[in-house]
Amino acid sequence: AEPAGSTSAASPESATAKPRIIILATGGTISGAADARSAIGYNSGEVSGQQLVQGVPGIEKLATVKSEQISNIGSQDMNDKVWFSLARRITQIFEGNEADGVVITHGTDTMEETAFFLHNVLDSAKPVVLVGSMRPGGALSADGPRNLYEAIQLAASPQAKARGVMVVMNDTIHTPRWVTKTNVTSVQSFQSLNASPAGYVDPASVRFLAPAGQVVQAPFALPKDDQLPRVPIIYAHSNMDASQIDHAIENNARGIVIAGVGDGNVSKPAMQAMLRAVQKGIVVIRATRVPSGFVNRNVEVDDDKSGFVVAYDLNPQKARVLTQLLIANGVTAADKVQQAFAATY
Ligand SMILES: NC(=O)C[C@H](N)C(=O)O
Repeated sequence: AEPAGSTSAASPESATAKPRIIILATGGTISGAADARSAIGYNSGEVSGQQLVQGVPGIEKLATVKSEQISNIGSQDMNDKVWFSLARRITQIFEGNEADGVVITHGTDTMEETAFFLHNVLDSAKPVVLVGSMRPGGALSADGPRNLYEAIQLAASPQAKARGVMVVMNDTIHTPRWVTKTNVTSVQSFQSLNASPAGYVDPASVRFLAPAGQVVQAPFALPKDDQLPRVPIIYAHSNMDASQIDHAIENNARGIVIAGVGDGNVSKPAMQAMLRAVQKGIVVIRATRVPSGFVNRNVEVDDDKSGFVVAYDLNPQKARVLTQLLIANGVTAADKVQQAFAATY
């Protein structure tokens, strides 16, 4: 394990070889361009990864950077196809020693889900850094150029080894399990809820708050058919009826994640529908719509008797990804699924 602490940015003048970084561009606001519909209107995914790099002076001093376009979409359109392309290409890059680190430019709306998926399927000591922006390129105080600079600096840093997948936004380094988007527009939107961030980065330094070597990587194989099972998220609310859960049962859901109220609770009719789902062999996860804290077993609900699983600290969108990977790898028994949710890697 390497110690936590500060180091300065890569200094290519003195180094024999600069770190090699490959950017895998997927789109998002960081690749957005203004649209005349309003003063803040824009469309995601209009600028290529190559153009992004060209727009940030000084990047060439940090690393030798190549860019590949995987997709060019707003991350509201992120999908399994792009996820599998990313996972396979990153594995190929590291197995073939094509680069020392990978940076993924990505929209912020679903960045935490992509980060969490990759964290669960990649297996390399080399860093993979996801980065995006809250404001598009042409905006006043655009945050993309600095975020991209810092992501490359982090991916090129020797300190980033054995830390797996990370997210960099607004000078802060986050791990996939804890990071979430907390604000619709603020540049300080991304936070590690229930935990401290992994560290900080600025154009002069990288500083981790804990030693490397604690990351457990790749507990899951990538499903061979490039498909993840259907696992909808159902959002609980007052006066909730059973219709959405019954609809999921009738439409071949393999798992259901409930974004419950409070401690993962639902109304009585919804609870009856959840029991019907368990009887049909569907994996039922109780998560919460509350942003922080964790759902515990057997509090207001008898999970042991009902065959439910609780998501603990995983928010509904990440609980969905974990449930999909478990089912795709043949793990559907409630006790085994619960064990996987209890792990905090
Ligand atoms: N800030 C952003 O990147 C938002 C955008 N809708 C996206 O996720 O692609």
